[in-house]
Amino acid sequence: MGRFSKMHGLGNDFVVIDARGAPLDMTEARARAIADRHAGIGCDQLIIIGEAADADVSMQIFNADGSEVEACGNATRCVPLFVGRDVTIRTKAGLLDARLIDGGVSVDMGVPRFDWDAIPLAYPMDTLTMGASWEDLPAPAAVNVGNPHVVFFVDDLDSVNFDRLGPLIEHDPLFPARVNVNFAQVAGDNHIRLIVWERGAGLTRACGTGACATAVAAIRRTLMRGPVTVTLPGGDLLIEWTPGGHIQMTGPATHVFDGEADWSRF
Ligand SMILES: N[C@@H](CCC[C@H](N)C(=O)O)C(=O)O
Repeated sequence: MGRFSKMHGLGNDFVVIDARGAPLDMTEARARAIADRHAGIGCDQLIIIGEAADADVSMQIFNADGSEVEACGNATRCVPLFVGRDVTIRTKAGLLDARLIDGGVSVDMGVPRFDWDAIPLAYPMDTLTMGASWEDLPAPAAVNVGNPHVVFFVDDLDSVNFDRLGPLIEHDPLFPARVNVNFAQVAGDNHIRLIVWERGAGLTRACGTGACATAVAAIRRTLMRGPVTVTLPGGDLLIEWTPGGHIQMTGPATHVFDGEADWSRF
């Protein structure tokens, strides 16, 4: 039997497994089975905490469709809560620093990348105002914050058909690694409303890396100066960034319950 914790960041939920001292061989099929909300435990992302040579812990991230990915902002905020102290975390996207603060967790999410091949895109293109469109959505920005994001700034978020446009854009051949799709509306000074269609997970209650990518895109487009409050369906995140610098993400993390499961059944 293996132990796990159910956790979430603003309703973006995780099964978190402690594999320190007992490495777990995770396959795409097994991750998908654990994440299944009907036949498994159910989550948006499966998180495996392991040992690291150059950090306090390592973090592996699997989307609900079983794909292993580089970054997850909301899960990163859960790690210090899971471990019980401030931690450095080795991820596929780099080394992250997560600190417990009053009422939540603050994470240095590293430096965003904007080169077309770092997103990655299939061919060269300006990533601040992309020369690409899908139906009546305005030209998006593309940002890599460890994982790939495309950001649309729309006038009326409530009129967007997320269920149709999200998967269409996620799987567009312009994005060879697929993409997380952010639909954003400027809601006031340094305030954005955001809905995210996540690569490999679909619509979620919140996406931490999506909030980072969207705030960075808004600042690059001089729509605001920041710090930026990003309001997602699950609640608010505070994103701080100045051009050339690291992104700081601050928000809540929640432990729901601990459980046990027989991983060989999945
Ligand atoms: N929920 C996450 C992002 C998880 C990974 C993403 N779906 C991807 O495929 O890159 C977050 O809070 O950042």
